[in-house]
Amino acid sequence: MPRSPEENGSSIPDASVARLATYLHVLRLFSEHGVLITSSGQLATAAGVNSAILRKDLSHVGANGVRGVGYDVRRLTARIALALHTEDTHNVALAGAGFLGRALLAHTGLGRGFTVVAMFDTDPDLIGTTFPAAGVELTVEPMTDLAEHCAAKGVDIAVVATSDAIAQQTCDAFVRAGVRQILNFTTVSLHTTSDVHIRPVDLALELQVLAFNASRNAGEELTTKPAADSAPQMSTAQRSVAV
Ligand SMILES: NC(=O)c1ccc[n+]([C@@H]2O[C@H](COP(=O)([O-])OP(=O)(O)OC[C@H]3O[C@@H](n4cnc5c(N)ncnc54)[C@H](O)[C@@H]3O)[C@@H](O)[C@H]2O)c1
Repeated sequence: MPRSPEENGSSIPDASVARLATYLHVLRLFSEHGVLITSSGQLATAAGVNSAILRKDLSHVGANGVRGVGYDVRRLTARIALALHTEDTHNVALAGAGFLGRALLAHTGLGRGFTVVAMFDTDPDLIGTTFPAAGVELTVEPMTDLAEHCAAKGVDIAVVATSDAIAQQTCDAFVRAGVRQILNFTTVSLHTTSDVHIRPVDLALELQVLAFNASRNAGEELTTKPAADSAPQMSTAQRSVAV
């Protein structure tokens, strides 16, 4: 039976998709702990977002809680899983078998429907080496065989964890091989055709956001703490000017 746009997930903004994946993770933890019903406030707090954003995100999957009661954890889990297509399995290819590539291989998709089925590198010392991946041994293949392996193994998502110098070239190889979803760990801004979806991941950027929050909070504490010489506290209006 054809799915509605809500069930299909085709109309959900990217930012909501990322948060919905977090709600799904939290809901599964709730279930494991025997929680049957949750309020939007509880779910929002556990997911680290505010309730208004959570309700807006859940509206994209057609989930409406019962006022004063909350959400049925099992039904909400099923609804989000359907919209995010988590019942589908995805075959992932990883380019770059260096430090990061190997760490990703060990952790990608654990129980979430993703399987790394191919790994590529150009280093002759790495090609032919095997690494454990979800209970199987995965052999590092040469980049020259990328298209062949991607086709044979039905790869639909690629991860670029090569050195920056060859990131674009690696991305192009995946696109030529028919892959349309690419997760980019390099610092290079990858360019490709509009039908290819690229998501950059940058830990340093995330740390910068946290560092900014830390300095801002420290600044707020300084401006809101009463001075030792018992000077009068600033009013909210004064404080907002001072910050
Ligand atoms: N996004 C982040 O937060 C984050 C964090 C750490 C590292 N990185 C980036 O991830 C990348 C990998 O980091 P690393 O520490 O694993 O480096 P690394 O040097 O250990 O590994 C890079 C690997 O890429 C391989 N390689 C080179 N050319 C290739 C090609 N044409 N095809 C396939 N593989 C090729 C190298 O042989 C090497 O094995 C770097 O670009 C680094 O800047 C990003």
